[in-house]
Amino acid sequence: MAIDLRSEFQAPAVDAAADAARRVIDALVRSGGMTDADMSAIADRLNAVADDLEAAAPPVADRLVDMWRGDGITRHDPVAGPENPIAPPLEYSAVDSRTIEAVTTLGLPYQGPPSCVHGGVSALLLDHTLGVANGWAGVSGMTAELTLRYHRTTPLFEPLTVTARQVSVDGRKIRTTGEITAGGGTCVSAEGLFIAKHPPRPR
Ligand SMILES: CCCCCCCCCCCCCC(=O)SCCNC(=O)CCNC(=O)[C@H](O)C(C)(C)COP(=O)(O)OP(=O)(O)OC[C@H]1O[C@@H](n2cnc3c(N)ncnc32)[C@H](O)[C@@H]1OP(=O)(O)O
Repeated sequence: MAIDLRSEFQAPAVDAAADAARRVIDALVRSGGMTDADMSAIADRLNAVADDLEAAAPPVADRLVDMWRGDGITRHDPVAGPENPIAPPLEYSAVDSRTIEAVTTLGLPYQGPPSCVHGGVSALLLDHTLGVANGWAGVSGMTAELTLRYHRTTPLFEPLTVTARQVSVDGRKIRTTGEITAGGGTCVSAEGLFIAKHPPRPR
């Protein structure tokens, strides 16, 4: 049975706001200059929303402490964080005690080559997913090396499966592999060396 790896903390209204921001980003990229919408008026409305948010937001130092509460997966990160509109977000489940996976479909904001996922976005998804696999397996660390092989282009608008597995732990050296597949074929594979080290959490 798949084990859901989402954060123990939940904030549905915050997640709904982040989802709305993702819609805005997607619609802006889709519109570009090919729209009849009044983009100056839209910029004013979006800036008004940002004004409201900034007026009510806590100091960054307080928010940093809040971001790092809990021991599990984070809610703010740029890959799986439900409250971060930059994140697709990936929703991980455990495959076994050292392996995790998530299925996601990426749209125009993540485009690199025509109709394909940007290679740097694939690297971001894999770096983070390898890191979460390490956390799930019980020994985690900082990325020291990340080697990627781009086997074929990674399609937009199709379900992608992002998988990672901790392979070995040798002293402080953690080796982890992963891949992005689409339609059963490997698009990108990754090999990571992580070093068991943890920067102090903000307090
Ligand atoms: C349930 C789920 C929970 C999920 C939890 C949340 C997960 C979140 C996931 C987030 C995921 C996001 C992930 C991110 O975004 S992590 C952010 C990106 N990474 C970094 O910023 C890392 C920056 N670098 C460093 O901090 C240090 O250089 C590190 C920590 C890597 C090592 O500096 P440190 O001073 O500590 O180590 P050492 O010098 O004593 O060396 C120790 C050993 O390691 C070997 N070595 C070192 N570097 C390299 C290298 N580059 N290649 C090959 N080997 C290397 C070295 O030779 C030595 O080996 P040996 O001589 O002993 O044989």
